[in-house]
Amino acid sequence: MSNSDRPVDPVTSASSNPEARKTTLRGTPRVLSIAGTDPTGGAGIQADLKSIAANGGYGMAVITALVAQNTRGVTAVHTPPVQFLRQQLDAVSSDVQIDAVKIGMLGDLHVIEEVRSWLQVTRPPLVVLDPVMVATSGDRLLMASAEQALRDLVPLVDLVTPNVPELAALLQEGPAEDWAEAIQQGRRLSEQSGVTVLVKGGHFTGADCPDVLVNVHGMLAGSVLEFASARVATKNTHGTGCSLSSAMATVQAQTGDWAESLRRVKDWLDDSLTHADSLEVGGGNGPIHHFHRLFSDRAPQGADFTRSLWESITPIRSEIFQLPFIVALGDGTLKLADFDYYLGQDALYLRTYSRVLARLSALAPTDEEQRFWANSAQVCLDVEADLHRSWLGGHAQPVQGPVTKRYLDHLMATSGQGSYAVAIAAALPCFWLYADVSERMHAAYLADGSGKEHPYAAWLETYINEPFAETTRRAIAFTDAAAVAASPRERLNMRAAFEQSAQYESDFFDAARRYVRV
Ligand SMILES: Nc1ncnc2c1ncn2[C@@H]1O[C@H](COP(=O)(O)OP(=O)(O)OP(=O)(O)O)[C@@H](O)[C@H]1O
Ligand SMILES: Cc1ncc(CO)c(N)n1
Repeated sequence: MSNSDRPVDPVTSASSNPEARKTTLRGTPRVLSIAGTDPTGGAGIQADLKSIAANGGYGMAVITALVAQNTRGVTAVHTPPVQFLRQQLDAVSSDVQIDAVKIGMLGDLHVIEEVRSWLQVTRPPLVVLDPVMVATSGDRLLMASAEQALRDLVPLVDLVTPNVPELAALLQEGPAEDWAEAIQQGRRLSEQSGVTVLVKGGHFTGADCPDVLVNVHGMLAGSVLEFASARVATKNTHGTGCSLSSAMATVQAQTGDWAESLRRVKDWLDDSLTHADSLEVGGGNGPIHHFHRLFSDRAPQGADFTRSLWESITPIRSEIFQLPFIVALGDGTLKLADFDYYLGQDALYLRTYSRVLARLSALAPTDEEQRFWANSAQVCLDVEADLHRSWLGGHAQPVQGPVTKRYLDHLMATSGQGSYAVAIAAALPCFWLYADVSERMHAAYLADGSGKEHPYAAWLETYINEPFAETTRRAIAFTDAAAVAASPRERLNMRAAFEQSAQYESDFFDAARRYVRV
C-alpha cells in the first residue's frame, strides 16, 4: 500500500556509517537543505525548497553562502562567518527532528569542516551530497583548495550525486569521455567511498539523458541500475542538479528505496524540464518548472489532489450556503413540510448510498479500506433507520423524487464501472459537504449567541461530531491515495464524478423548494 500522508513501517536506512541509523519513513519528511542561494530562484536553496515541496516534503534551509547570480552567471559570493553557519545548523537540529539532509554548495574549506562536525554530532538519518563545484554557467562554486575536504566528506553521506566533471574531480581523474566510462568512474567512487553513487548524464549530448545508480547496500550491492529518459530540448536546465538531489533526499525519506526514488524523481524532473520554457525567467539558462504538476491536471501528489477537487467546487459550495433551504435550516425557520420532504428523500438516498459504500468495500485495494467502507455502509443503514424512527415515524415510505433519482443513478453508474478511484471520488462529496455544511451551520448558531433551542438540533448532531469528522478525513486520505495510483484519464474521471456529485448535493438541498406542493 502506498499512502503518501501517513508514516509507515520503520526501516533501517542504507547508511555508510558503521552503526546503521534508524530511519522512519514519513509521508511528509522534514528535509533540510544546506546550500548557497540563487536570488533568481532557479538553483541553490531556492530551488531546493521548491523541489522538496513539489515532492511532498517539508523544506528547511541553512545558508552556507550568499551568491549574487542569475540565469547568465555568478557575479559575487559572500560567505558569512562559519560560527554563524553553526548557529543556523544548531537552531534547526536543536528543535526539529530532521528526516533527511541535502548538502549543496559549500564553497570553502571552513564551511566543509563546520558541516562535517555538525553531521558527526547530529547524525541525521539520511544525507544526500550534491558535490557542487561549478555552476551551469561555468562559474566556480568551490574553491580549489577545498576539493580534498569535499572528497573526505563523501564517506559520511548516504548518496552522492556528481555530474560528469564533478565525478572526475572527486576521483582525481580526467573527465569521462563517454557514458560507459562515466559508469566505470561511478563504480570506482562507490567502491572507494562505500557510498551509493548517482552519476548524472546531463552533460553528454546524446538523444538520451541517462542516470545510473551504483548501489553499495543490500541485495543490489555493486549493481548498476540505469534510468534512461529522453533528453528534453531546452536550454533551461539551471539548477537541475540542485533540484534532483533535494528531490532524492525527500523521496528516499518516503520510500526507503533508492531505485524507486530515482524512478519517481526522474519522472517528475522530466515533467519539470518539459515545461521549463513556459516560465520565461531570465535571458540565460532559465529554471525548471518545479510546480508544473500542481498547476496542471496531472496527478498532484497526496493531499494536493483533493485540495484541488475542493477548490473546483467553490462555486457549488457558495450556491449551497445561499439556498433558501439551507438558510432556513440554519436559523431554524425551515417549514416542517420541507424538512419532511428532504428527510424522506434522504432516507431513500441512504438506502442506496449504503450499497454504493458496500461496492467500494468490494473494490478496495487494501484491507484497511475494505473494512472502512464496509463499516461506513453499515453506519449509513443505522442512520437511515434512525431517521425513520425519530423523524419519519408513522409516515408512509415516500416516492423517490427526481433529484434523488438522478443522484443515485450517477452513484450507481460510477461505482458500477469497476474503478475504485472514480467510485470513491463520486462518494466523497456526501461526506465532505455534510461535514462542511453542518460545521458552518453550527458555527453560525454559536455566533448568534441567543442560546435558544434549535428545532433541528438533533439532525445537526448526526454530522457535527468527531467520529464523523474523522471518517471524512479518512475518506479524503483514501481518495488522495487512489489518485496517486490512478492513470491520468482516471483522474479526469475522478474530478468529473466528484463535481457531479457535489452538484447533486446542492440540488438535493434545493429539491424541497422545487418539488413540495404547497
Ligand atoms: N535536457 C535534459 N533533458 C532531460 N533530463 C536532463 C536534461 N538535462 C539534465 N537532465 C537531468 O537532470 C539531472 C541533472 O543532471 P546534470 O548532469 O545536468 O547535473 P548538474 O550539472 O549537476 O546540474 P546543474 O549544474 O545544471 O544544476 C539528471 O538527472 C539529468 O539526467
Ligand atoms: C547556490 C548554488 N548552488 C548550486 C548551483 C549549481 O547549479 C548554483 N548555480 N548555485
